[in-house]
Amino acid sequence: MSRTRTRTERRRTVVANRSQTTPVETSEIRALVRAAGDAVVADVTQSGPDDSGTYFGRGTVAELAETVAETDAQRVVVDDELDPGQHHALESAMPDGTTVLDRYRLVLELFEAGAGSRRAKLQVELARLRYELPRLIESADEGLLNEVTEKGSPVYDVRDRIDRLERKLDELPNPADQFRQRRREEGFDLVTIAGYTNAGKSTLLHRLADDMSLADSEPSAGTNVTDEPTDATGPSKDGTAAVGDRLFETLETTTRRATLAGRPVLATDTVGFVDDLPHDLIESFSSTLSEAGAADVVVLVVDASDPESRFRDRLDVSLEVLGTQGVDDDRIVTALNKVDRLSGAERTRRREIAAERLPSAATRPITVSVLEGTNLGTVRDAIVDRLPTERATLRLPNCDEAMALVSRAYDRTHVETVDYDGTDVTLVCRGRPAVVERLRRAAERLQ
Ligand SMILES: Nc1nc2c(ncn2[C@@H]2O[C@H](COP(=O)(O)OP(=O)(O)OP(=O)(O)O)[C@@H](O)[C@H]2O)c(=O)[nH]1
Ligand SMILES: [Mg+2]
Repeated sequence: MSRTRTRTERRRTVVANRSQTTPVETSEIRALVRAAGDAVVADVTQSGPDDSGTYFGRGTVAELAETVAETDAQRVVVDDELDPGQHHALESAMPDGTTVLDRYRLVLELFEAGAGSRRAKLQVELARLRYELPRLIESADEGLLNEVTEKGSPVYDVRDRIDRLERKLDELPNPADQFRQRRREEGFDLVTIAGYTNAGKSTLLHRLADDMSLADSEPSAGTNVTDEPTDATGPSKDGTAAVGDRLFETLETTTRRATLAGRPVLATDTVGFVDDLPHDLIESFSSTLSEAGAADVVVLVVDASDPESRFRDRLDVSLEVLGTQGVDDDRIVTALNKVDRLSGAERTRRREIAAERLPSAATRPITVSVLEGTNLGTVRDAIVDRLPTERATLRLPNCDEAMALVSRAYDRTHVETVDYDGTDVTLVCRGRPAVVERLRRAAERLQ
């Protein structure tokens, strides 16, 4: 897969971007191209009006073709979504053999390379076909369009494959879902870590998790509930080990066990959001959003070292996207990360910007440096505060069955006190309401 390509084999790629404002930003698209295993050999940018036929103006198209020839590049990646006509016109204007990709197609390629499990592979194929279908219809001539209902026509075949993939995915049990369902019944709270790509989500998960990963304890848990994608042969996916910033390090959701205030928690890392991509693409592949919707608490990680306007936009978009999944602000712990890169004044400024969006004291964002371990205790406390909690006092006869129940309480809740007074045991614990209720009923049965 592309991530394992060695330096010498790297594809040479020119990135191209157009925007109304100057300077034209290419840092993110460069990072995406590098994540796909390519070397960025040049960038060509255009500010100002577009040409709808070729996306760029004529001068830029000529410059792009020249740059490709000079740098001996194999690919051009355009930082936007191209329509089929634009794609064709641009590719035709490039030296022979040059491939033109848009941002959407590049991300699909990244997902294809990262899909480890059978489920993920099917999901990414579905995402690609959904992307291709309208393009196929648009580029089809009339004769072809008349045949869309006929077996054997390209449009019919793609539709048919989409139908079949949707059905297959519906039927395919999701091991991660089943695993989580079981764990929830056993008293685990579910915490999802969400946010833009490169915000520091995986690094945070690593810091919050207990030493043992689920993969170590549950070998049969399924491909999604592991520390690494099953076919990970590339560089370490461990965010803490990464030297520079990388995008889309995490291409499958990963779940680990953590203990917060004595409560067992399952923390799930998710695929990052990225700007200018329909969220359904990422969703169809990674179920990032449904993970967030199903969680008790969502930790939203935002890169506070981004320039002010990007920071503000990303915070807004993240909260909005979570809102569409029914995750209200009071279920979210907002962590403003990478403050080690900021001066005191800049930190204050970021806090002020965030407070405009999240004014209530209960949802106040926390400035953190996951790398340096700053304020992680506050993040843990904030998560625990938001977990559904019930407190119970259980009185048990001092017998063997009662001891088994005490040990179950220790496993599944936070035990505040246990008092033995000869014939009785009194236990005070806090935990998930359903779990506490089950303990209470078990205690009653022992009376
Ligand atoms: N300076 C600084 N860098 C950090 C901090 N936290 C994470 N990073 C770096 O940011 C980069 C991205 O971190 P990840 O944890 O991989 O980010 P992610 O959100 O999981 O990214 P994706 O998986 O791509 O969505 C890595 O190089 C981390 O070392 C921090 O507190 N300060
Ligand atoms: Mg990650």
